[in-house]
Amino acid sequence: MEEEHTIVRFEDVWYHYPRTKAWSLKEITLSIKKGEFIAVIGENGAGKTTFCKCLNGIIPHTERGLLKGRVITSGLDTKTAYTSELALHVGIVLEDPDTQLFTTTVLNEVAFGPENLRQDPKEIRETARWALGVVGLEGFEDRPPTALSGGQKQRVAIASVLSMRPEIIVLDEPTSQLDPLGTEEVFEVVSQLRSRYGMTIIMSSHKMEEIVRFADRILVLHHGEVAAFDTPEQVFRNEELFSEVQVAIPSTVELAGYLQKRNVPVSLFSSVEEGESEIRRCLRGAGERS
Ligand SMILES: Nc1ncnc2c1ncn2[C@@H]1O[C@H](COP(=O)(O)OP(=O)(O)OP(=O)(O)O)[C@@H](O)[C@H]1O
Repeated sequence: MEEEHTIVRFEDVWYHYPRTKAWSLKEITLSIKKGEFIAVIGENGAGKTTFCKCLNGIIPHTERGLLKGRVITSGLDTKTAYTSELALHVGIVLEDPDTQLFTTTVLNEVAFGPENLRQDPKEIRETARWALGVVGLEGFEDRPPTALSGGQKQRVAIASVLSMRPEIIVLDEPTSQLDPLGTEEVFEVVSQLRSRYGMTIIMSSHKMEEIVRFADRILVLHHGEVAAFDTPEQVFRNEELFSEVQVAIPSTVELAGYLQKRNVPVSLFSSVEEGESEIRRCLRGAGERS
């Protein structure tokens, strides 16, 4: 049954880049279910980008190091499938939107992928407009991508990937160059792809406050190995893990943990608003008991 819903499977995956001997990924075995929002976290050099590159075949087809084990995405073995075939199932959005945008208008940008697949022009335009609508950029069709804000550019990059209608979207630190508003825009859009369109999202990020709000499960990488792979509640409960992997715990989560230790029956809250209503609920409970 579990097998039926699995969309990504790593089977004892090890990888090292060419001309190095150190493994950047070690012993990775895990499954991701269709429709999950997975956040990938870890300190600098933990292996997040390398993990992302394994999902659409950049590793081993473009980065030709040594890949041991198997990565299966949408039923395709990334070692044997063509990258063009993988691109139909897995779309990837990178850290810097400027490296991904290269045409003169937003519409051309989003239509570029399907045009390369030689789809019917009318269908391409419809899909491109749909994708722009999904990321909240209808009306931006004729604008040059260079004139957009960082958050808007990253949404165009997401729409370009969406226009290929993939089942899995991989985002490698897509908000690291964005201000808080741009970060919020990207997380909101990505979260809707999951909730409204059932897409599987795999996103590496250092933005803990957002991750804890949006992710279903968090994959913690440490020196290329899986240090934890669980719900935010379980992962952030493990203080020992966080002192080892040197990743900051969001302040809202820290506060929830602090209250829990003092026997205040709050559940993990991931935003200030959630925290406020949790604390109000506890205060009401305490009032009713006294
Ligand atoms: N092209 C490369 N050639 C050789 N080694 C590499 C290459 N790219 C990454 N590495 C090494 O692989 C390991 C994992 O790097 P990776 O970029 O996947 O980490 P990361 O978690 O994404 O880090 P960051 O948060 O800094 O982006 C690091 O030790 C890094 O030095």
